[in-house]
Formats: sequence, C-alpha cells, structure tokens
Amino acid sequence: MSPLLQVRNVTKKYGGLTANNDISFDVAENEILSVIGPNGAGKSTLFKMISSFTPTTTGEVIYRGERISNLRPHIVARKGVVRTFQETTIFKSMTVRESVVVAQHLRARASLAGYFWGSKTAKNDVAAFEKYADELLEFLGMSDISNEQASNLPQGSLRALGIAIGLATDPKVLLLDEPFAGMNHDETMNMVNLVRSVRDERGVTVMLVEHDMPAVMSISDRIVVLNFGEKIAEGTPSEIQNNEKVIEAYLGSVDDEIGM
Ligand SMILES: Nc1ncnc2c1ncn2[C@@H]1O[C@H](COP(=O)(O)OP(=O)(O)OP(=O)(O)O)[C@@H](O)[C@H]1O
Repeated sequence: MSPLLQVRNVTKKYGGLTANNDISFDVAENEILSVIGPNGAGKSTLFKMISSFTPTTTGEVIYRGERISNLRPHIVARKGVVRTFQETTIFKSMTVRESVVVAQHLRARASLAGYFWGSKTAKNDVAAFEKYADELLEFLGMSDISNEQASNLPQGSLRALGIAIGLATDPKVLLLDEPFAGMNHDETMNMVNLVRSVRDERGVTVMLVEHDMPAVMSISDRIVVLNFGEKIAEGTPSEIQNNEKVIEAYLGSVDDEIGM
C-alpha cells in the first residue's frame, strides 16, 4: 500500500541557517507518528512545511499522490491535512460550542453572500454545523463544558478544544504541536487516550511534535528524530530508545532528556 503522506528530500533555509536538511520519510494511513528532537532541531519548521504554512526551499510533501507543499495552507487544510496550535487564541472570546461551529466554516458549502443574506443553504449548513459540533464534543467528552467561554478553560480543556477545532474541519491527517505541553501526569494520560481514540474511532492519521518522552513512547507507532535540522533516526519507540545517535543527541542537550 502506498503511504498516505510522503516528505521527500525537504530542505528549509532561513538565510544562512538550514532549519531542515534533506528530510525524507513516509506516513502510513492510520498511523500515529511523532517527530522529536532537542530544542531548535527543526520540528516546528517541518510541521509548517507539511501544512504549507511556510514553503519548502527544496523538496516536496506529497499527500495521496499529490504535491501539497507550497500550496496555500487553507487549500491543504481542505484537502485534509490540518495543523493545530499550541494555544487556541483565536476563538477565546467564544464558547466551546461556538468555536467548533465556526471552525466548520472552513469546509462550508454556502458562499459568504449566502451567509450574509441568510440563504437556505447557509441555514442548513449552520444547523448541520451545530449538530456535528455537539457530536464532536460528546465524542471528546466535552459536552458538559460546551457553553463555557473558551477563555475560562483550564489548560487541559483548552488543548482538547484545539483538537475539537482541528477535527471540526474533518481532517484525514491531524498535526498536533506539543499536545501534552504544560500538562500534569493525569492530564497527559487523558490526552494520550483522546488522541488514540481520534485515530482508532475516527480514522484520523496523527502526527505530533512533542517533548514529553514517556507520552511519545507510549502513544507512537513510529518516531522520526531530528537534530540540528537533520533526520538522525526513524523507527519504533523501542528502536528509538536504543538508538545510539538519539541517545547522544539528547545527552548533548541541556534542556531535554529522553526519559528512558
Ligand atoms: N522564521 C524563522 N526565521 C529564521 N529562523 C527561524 C525561523 N523559524 C525557525 N528558525 C530557526 O530554525 C531552527 C529550527 O527551529 P524550529 O522552531 O523548527 O525548531 P524546533 O525543533 O521546533 O524547536 P523547539 O523544540 O524549541 O520548538 C532554529 O534555529 C530557529 O531559530
């Protein structure tokens, strides 16, 4: 079976700095794949190129056989490759439910004018969005906070809202940027289970960038390791934990520990 997504010889240069150098790997359908590496290794840059928030300098990203790198990010999102953010800042003035409804406008059928004039299509869309928002929030165990203002949510619920907003756009590949950052052990375990159920029950392929090594080792099918912009390893969690280059990269870093 051909891979769902392919990163092919991707390089990103910022002036004289090479943030990613000739990175290649495949992502299989229904996989949970983590990208790890010490601070500044190039993880976020790689995610930005996969979601097309920044163009590649050279190389390409292929999704279902089609090149998606260097397209506009909303086009890539519509095709099904969606990135969530560390902080859900844009929707904080809304309730949880409103945020998930608004996020679905990304795949709306009605034109903007239709929304303005309250066309039948727009009204049908809004009703469908509300129904789907309720379904998603129930799936994520968030029904009881659906009318809470997003700005009042604790960290764990805010992250879950980020995932709800990502799922609202009906992704096939969800890119999660540090989903466990700032969480205590119990919150992390809840989020690990949530991400697993997103894959298992909704058939979403998940890629994540994360520093929490125990969580990464427990959740990932495979791991790609970056160091100074280079891919230094790729494999299952146990292969990565025993990889000498990986151990060396982490021991050489003051801020990170691989937690083995
Ligand atoms: N817009 C930019 N302009 C110039 N340099 C950049 C830009 N974005 C990232 N970099 C540089 O590229 C390198 C890789 O950064 P990146 O944020 O991708 O690393 P990271 O692995 O995600 O780090 P962290 O774990 O700390 O978030 C760093 O040296 C960073 O300073």
